Amino acid sequence: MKTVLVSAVSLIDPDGRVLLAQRPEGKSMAGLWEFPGGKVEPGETPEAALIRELQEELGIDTWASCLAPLSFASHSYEDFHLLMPLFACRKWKGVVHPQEGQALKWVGAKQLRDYPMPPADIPLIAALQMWL
Ligand SMILES: Nc1nc2c([nH]c(=O)n2[C@@H]2O[C@H](COP(=O)(O)OP(=O)(O)OP(=O)(O)O)[C@@H](O)[C@H]2O)c(=O)[nH]1
Ligand SMILES: [Mg+2]
Repeated sequence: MKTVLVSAVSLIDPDGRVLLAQRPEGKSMAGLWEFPGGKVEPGETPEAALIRELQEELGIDTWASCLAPLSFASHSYEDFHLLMPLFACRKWKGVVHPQEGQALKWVGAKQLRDYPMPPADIPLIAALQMWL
């Protein structure tokens, strides 16, 4: 089975809330809440992929030096194996604004379990709650 590398980030605001994005209709796992990010392209570092995805999806700029390793997900879906580093980021430039019509929500640590997430993300919640 193919291992797919996806880079994801937990953006953390000054109140310690985390940004979740809802997967749009028509995509796989539509309606579930996920961390912003996406597939790492050939020749790209996970950090560079995230900087690109944050511009594309949220219209903000950040820097590799502001991305701290938090945890990772390793999960077999039906048709691929997902390997997904999760970074934490508290510093960016610009205002978060959905660029692709996706719903966004700033969520407090205790509320994270109220948002249905992809199965790969479930083990990340405890790690993130400890981190916040
Ligand atoms: N960005 C992101 N992707 C995740 C998370 N959890 C998780 O299983 N994934 C999966 O990782 C894969 C890559 O994400 P992506 O954001 O680049 O994929 P995509 O929207 O282009 O979807 P696509 O596979 O339909 O083209 C997707 O299959 C997505 O469901 C998460 O928390 N954030
Ligand atoms: Mg994406």
